[in-house]
Amino acid sequence: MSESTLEALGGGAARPAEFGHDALVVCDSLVRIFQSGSVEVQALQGLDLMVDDGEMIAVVGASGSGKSTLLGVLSGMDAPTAGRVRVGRWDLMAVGTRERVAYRREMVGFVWQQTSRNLLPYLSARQNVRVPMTAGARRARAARADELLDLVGVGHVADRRPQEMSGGEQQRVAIATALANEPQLLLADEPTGELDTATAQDVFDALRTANLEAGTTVVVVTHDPAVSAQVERTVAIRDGRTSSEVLRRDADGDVTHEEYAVMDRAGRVQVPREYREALELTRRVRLALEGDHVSVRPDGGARSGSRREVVR
Ligand SMILES: Nc1ncnc2c1ncn2[C@@H]1O[C@H](COP(=O)(O)OP(=O)(O)OP(=O)(O)O)[C@@H](O)[C@H]1O
Repeated sequence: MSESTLEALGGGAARPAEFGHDALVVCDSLVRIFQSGSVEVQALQGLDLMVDDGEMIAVVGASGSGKSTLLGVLSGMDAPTAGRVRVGRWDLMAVGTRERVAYRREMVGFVWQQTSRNLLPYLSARQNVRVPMTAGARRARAARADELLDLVGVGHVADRRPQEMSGGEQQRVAIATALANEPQLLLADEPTGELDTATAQDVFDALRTANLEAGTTVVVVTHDPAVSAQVERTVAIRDGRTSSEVLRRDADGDVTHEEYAVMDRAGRVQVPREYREALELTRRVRLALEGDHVSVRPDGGARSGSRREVVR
């Protein structure tokens, strides 16, 4: 690496602020190991993630990549094995059982994929939304439940039980229920997984309404590639780590999607397999700082003239 380029860029002058100090959600080198019998499964392998207050992001990834494990940790239902996880003022590595219950009641709302898991079958929609409410007099709670049902577009099913609603209506009632205590963070694990495309869109719109009108930060895990087109940021998880992010930009009516590799705190970036194969990048590569980018070159050999830029 060229010393003069570093000097010209003023490298190393400023001390970086604490990782994610101004974010609502911070996962720092998060590890979750499951032990089943003699087999150890590393579901999260040093995952880094930051979500700003007011953001709505999608989390995508192949089956088994660790998406549900991440939501389990963020919901306070599961405890990580190592690393750091903070949501608002809550340090989820340090909270005791009682604080964890308070965190789940006050800070997060959760929507599951299985419609039947979200609602109590013997209660009406209005009663379901009221169940988790902790504040306010009886009448105020009923009024608030109706407001939330209206917000997500299902005011018309307030007196119906889940079996008298469509799958999409049940999921929207589930979102209203998850918002009952005005959580700052709403987590949804494949909330549209059991629905057809049109109904899925209604549910997605309800999540977006929660984000835009209630100001709730939303993290939604999905297999649906169309969702990426609807959120500003899609985070991809591979093998228990965040591997790439797609940012949606809307400039003068033109919507573009740009994919970025994610760099962890130690400066590690995963070079996509197709790049490694195209340039035969193997164990050792040459790095060089060149003005406004870093180049990665194969270690000598016939292809040393070729160059691939990975970080701008
Ligand atoms: N309670 C558990 N005990 C043992 N292994 C587990 C447990 N929960 C998850 N795993 C394993 O951890 C890995 C990540 O699972 P996880 O459910 O987080 O993936 P996922 O990305 O949500 O998958 P899917 O899209 O299929 O739901 C998998 O290998 C899974 O088998």
